[in-house]
Amino acid sequence: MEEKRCRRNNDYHHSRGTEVALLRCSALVLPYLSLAELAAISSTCKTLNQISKIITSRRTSDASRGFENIPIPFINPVLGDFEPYPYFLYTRVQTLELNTDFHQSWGSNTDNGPDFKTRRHDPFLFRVEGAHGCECVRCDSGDSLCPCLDSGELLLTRECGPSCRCETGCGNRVTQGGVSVKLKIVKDERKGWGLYAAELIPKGKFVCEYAGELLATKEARRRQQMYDELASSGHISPALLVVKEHLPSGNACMRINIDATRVGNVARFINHSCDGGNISTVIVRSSGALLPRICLFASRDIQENEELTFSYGGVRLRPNGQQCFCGSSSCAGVMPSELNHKATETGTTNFVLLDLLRFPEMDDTIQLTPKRIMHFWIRFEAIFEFQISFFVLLSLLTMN
Ligand SMILES: C[S@@+](CC[C@H](N)C(=O)[O-])C[C@H]1O[C@@H](n2cnc3c(N)ncnc32)[C@H](O)[C@@H]1O
Repeated sequence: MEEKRCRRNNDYHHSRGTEVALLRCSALVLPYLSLAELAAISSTCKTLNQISKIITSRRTSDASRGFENIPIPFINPVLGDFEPYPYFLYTRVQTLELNTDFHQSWGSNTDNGPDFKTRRHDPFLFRVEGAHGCECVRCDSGDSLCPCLDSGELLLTRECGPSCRCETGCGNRVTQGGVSVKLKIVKDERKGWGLYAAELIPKGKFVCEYAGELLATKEARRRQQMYDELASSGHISPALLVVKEHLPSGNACMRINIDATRVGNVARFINHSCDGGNISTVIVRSSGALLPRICLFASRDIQENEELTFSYGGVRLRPNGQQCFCGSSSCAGVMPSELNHKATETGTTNFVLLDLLRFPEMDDTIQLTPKRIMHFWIRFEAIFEFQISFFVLLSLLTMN
């Protein structure tokens, strides 16, 4: 009798010990799983099911997994649709192409924990050695003559950067601190997930950067083609943003490809609106930073619970392209699309194309010295395919 009780006790302690060990291991491993993997593992036993539920609840409460200062929840009001959240890797800033083996913890109890401080929050991927910035201590005071202060031009702005004396709190670095307003990600039956205001956002307020993997044009085109194929079978919601800058002649001169499909921030959820939406896309350059960043500002007052949208581009070369559900009075019925580089192929809406900016101050006839060309070409070549002109290099030179 005594022996039996002892064995039962031993069995109990053994299984309890195994459960505790399983709990400890799974709490470390499960946050690295994708939504599908988590769903699969949660059906194997009660303990894993419970841990998966906790992880899912943490994930739905903050899409940014603690990267942003303000949590951004997922809300799915679509009846009969139980997708709690879409899976992607989070980056608050531009990043180079990430290896497909890269995994990121999401939903652990340390999302905001000790490693939070070591995460890359620096908005500047590359710095220009020896560049001169401002010497101001407070660049944003009314009478400041800070050379980095914005000229006020639409769609182009300048901020202080890594070569300036001022630091993070400077008033001329509004776009460098991540998401600055309360947001939520809400599912719509027809458009999928969308980004919504969770508070009133006044006109002109910075919302967030368009962060994701910075791609060379060749890779961007490869992915565009792949996304087109996957999207036609409804398997993917791509978020590849392409921004082209122009000279006054109308020639495209620089192209920035940011793919937020697999790795991105909340801007990847912004849907298209044919009326231009309520978000302006602005190219921000900073003193001492090599690359410009794409930042999103409120183009008018945005009410709480209103969806944030912008236009994916004006070109519609596929009359029977993907149907648009923006609901605006100027809705064209189909989403924007453009021709791929191979004239026979057509891109779909997966290719957000913003033909954004002109350089009004640039003269197409300005000459660069060979030394300057080399100076920039060496640094840029690996990242961008420059599309025509050396003149833009000069503009970057003078702006930084
Ligand atoms: C950058 S993602 C936006 C977020 C996306 N809705 C999601 O669920 O992840 C772009 C995709 O959203 C969808 N979309 C965006 N705007 C839309 C609109 N006005 N009408 C229909 N679908 C839209 C399209 O499937 C498009 O390829």
